[in-house]
Amino acid sequence: MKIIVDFGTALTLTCVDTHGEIKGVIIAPGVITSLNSLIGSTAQLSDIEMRVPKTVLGKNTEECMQSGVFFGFLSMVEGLIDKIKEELQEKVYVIATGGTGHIFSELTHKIDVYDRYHTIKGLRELYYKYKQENL
Ligand SMILES: Nc1ncnc2c1ncn2[C@@H]1O[C@H](COP(=O)(O)OP(=O)(O)O)[C@@H](O)[C@H]1O
Ligand SMILES: CC(C)(COP(=O)(O)O)[C@@H](O)C(=O)NCCC(=O)O
Repeated sequence: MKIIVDFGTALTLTCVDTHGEIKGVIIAPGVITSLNSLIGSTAQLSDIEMRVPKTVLGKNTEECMQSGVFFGFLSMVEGLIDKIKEELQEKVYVIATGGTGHIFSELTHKIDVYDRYHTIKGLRELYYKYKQENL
C-alpha cells in the first residue's frame, strides 16, 4: 500500500494499493493556502518567513505562526498517516510531493521519500498508456 502526500494548493493524501487501485483520498487546505487565508482574515497577522522554528512554543508572532504552519501541518500529516495505517491494518510506503513537500519530508520519518515530480511522472505514464491504447 502506498500513500501519496501532495503538499500543493490543497493538501491531499491518496492511498493506492499494490494493483494501482485508489483505496481512498483525504483533501485538506494546503499549507500556503491556509496561511494566506489566516493572513487575509486577520488585521494584525502578516506574512512570515517560510522557516521551521527552533521550538514549538513561539516567543514572537512570526515564530508562533511558523510553529502553527510547520509543526501544525506536520502533526496533521503524521496523524493522518497513522489513522490510515490503523484503518487498513497494512504497512504503507509514503511518498511526498508538491510545493512545500521537501520541507515536511525532512521533518518526519513517516515520509519515506520526497519525489518532486511524482504527479508529472504519473501524467507521463497516463499519456503513454492511452497513446498506446489508441494506436
Ligand atoms: N519551492 C517552493 N517552496 C515553498 N512553497 C512552494 C514552492 N513551490 C510551490 N509552493 C507552494 O505550493 C503550492 C503549489 O503547489 P504545487 O504542488 O506546485 O501545485 P498544485 O497546487 O497544482 O499541486 C502553492 O501554495 C505554492 O505557494
Ligand atoms: C483536491 C485538489 C483541489 C488538489 O489540487 P492541487 O493542490 O493538486 O492543485 C484537486 O485535485 C481537485 O480539485 N480535486 C477534485 C476532486 C473531486 O472533485 O472529486
